[in-house]
Amino acid sequence: MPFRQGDAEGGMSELLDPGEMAIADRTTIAQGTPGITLMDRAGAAVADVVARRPLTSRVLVLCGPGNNGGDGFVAARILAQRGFRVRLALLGSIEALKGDAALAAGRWTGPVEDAVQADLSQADLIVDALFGAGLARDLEGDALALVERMGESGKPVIAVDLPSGVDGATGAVRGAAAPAVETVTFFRRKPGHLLLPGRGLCGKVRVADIGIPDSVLAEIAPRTSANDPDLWGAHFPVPTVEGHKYGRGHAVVMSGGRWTAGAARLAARGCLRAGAGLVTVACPEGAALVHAASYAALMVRHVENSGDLSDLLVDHRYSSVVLGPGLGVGDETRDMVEAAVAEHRSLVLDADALTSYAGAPQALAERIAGAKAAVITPHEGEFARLFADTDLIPADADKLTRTRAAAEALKAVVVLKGADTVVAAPDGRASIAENAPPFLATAGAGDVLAGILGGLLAQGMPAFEAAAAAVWLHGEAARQAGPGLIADDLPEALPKVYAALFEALGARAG
Ligand SMILES: NC(=O)C1=CN([C@@H]2O[C@H](COP(=O)(O)OP(=O)(O)OC[C@H]3O[C@@H](n4cnc5c(N)ncnc54)[C@H](OP(=O)(O)O)[C@@H]3O)[C@@H](O)[C@H]2O)[C@@H](O)CC1
Ligand SMILES: [K+]
Repeated sequence: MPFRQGDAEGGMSELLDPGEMAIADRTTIAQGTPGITLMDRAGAAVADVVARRPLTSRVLVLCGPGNNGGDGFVAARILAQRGFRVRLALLGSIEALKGDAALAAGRWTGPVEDAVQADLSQADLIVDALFGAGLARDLEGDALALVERMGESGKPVIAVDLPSGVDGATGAVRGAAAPAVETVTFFRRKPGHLLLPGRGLCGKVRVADIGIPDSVLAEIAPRTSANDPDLWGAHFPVPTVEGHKYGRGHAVVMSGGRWTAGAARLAARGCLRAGAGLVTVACPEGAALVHAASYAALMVRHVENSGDLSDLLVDHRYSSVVLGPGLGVGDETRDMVEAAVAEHRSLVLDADALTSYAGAPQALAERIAGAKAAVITPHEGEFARLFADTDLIPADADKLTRTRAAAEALKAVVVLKGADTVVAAPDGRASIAENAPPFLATAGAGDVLAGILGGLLAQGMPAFEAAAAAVWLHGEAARQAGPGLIADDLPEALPKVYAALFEALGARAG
């Protein structure tokens, strides 16, 4: 069975939630491929992964009551045919199985143990085929106890589609889930493979081709993608020989005073390295020397307050403005947001610019409505403050849903940061990042991200694509810099990331 690595090859970045996957399934069946054929291929893909594991001869397959369990029956049959010592245990009764799962069970000739009683210790490996896309509620009772026992068994687990208990749409753990060493999923990955905590439980995710044609995507029109260059590469402002620095935009980064100027320095450096043609730091007099002495490539302008900022921004060549890092919370910052809005200019609002609108997202939405584009980049704390005491974000919703709701409410692109940063656009498109290393969570990293984004927007990249690209570049720069990184290292790591990206984009275009 051929495998395609979801995050490595072109055209594979779409993510399908269980409802969309059901359409893929139905469409394929309607076009003439029987469901049992899909199940046979799914089970065969699982068997292939198990067969490649070292030191495995005794395999215990735990099957659930639906089609995920059906995949388990197929895998068990194939592994037994290949000479593995296979035991199969079912949660529920064999008589209750329906459809393709019942067909697959009918072809399994070995004994069927009761999963509730099954001894998990007598196995080298466990195949988790309990629940997949059909997980409909939190696990409880026997199902919960079994999944907990599997997690405590210490055995390597291969998960079918998803670790049982992980919600494919949200990555939430519904009751419990056992960590897998590998997860075999079908056709496309699901959001739950990328969103936390699900991602941390999947191990290596393999995407098996089970014969669902890519053409089914036309009907599904997926709106969620993994964040990789496939998503935004076509819009990336790769410099051209004919290019001119004015063609690459002019970004403004607004700085706080001398005691908080570091945040704007980091943003400005990110902005320069991201390729903005020109970068101006606008700062109060007290911070002027800090900025003038920091990077020779920067321009520094004196801006003491929102009135000065308005005066500066009369010049239409300023194509993006980064507001927030180190600015302080309050009226003056809110007025600066107003001063920055213009229909030819894109805004990046971060940190204090967002907290200045705590509990007042509607006021923020009204204020930024006149901008060419606006991107907000909150972390979870800033997000919670911004939407506090409003009912715009569904309570207890997952990260994908919350980010989409925020983008819709603000009519702006929202970057909700974290190890699984989600970027959402008001039209419903969303991306989930998976390349941020743990050591990226460091002081000032967010300021650099805001700057990179300002740099891409200055060059005219559309807001959703620019936001996704900035998040990806930020993660890659962190990987390039390696453990021990400080935020200052991130802009300096960008040239190598760009070199590889431009080569890949060039190769793709060619
Ligand atoms: N789509 C495709 O292209 C292909 C899909 N394939 C495979 O099918 C899988 C999806 O199958 P599926 O839809 O039958 O759902 P599945 O995950 O087996 O669970 C449903 C069962 O679990 C039960 N149940 C649910 N929650 C529960 C809970 N908390 N606690 C206890 N019980 C709970 C639920 O019972 P009910 O809610 O009706 O009470 C029902 O009996 C998919 O992940 C993939 O592996 C492949 O064969 C190849 C092609
Ligand atoms: K499973």
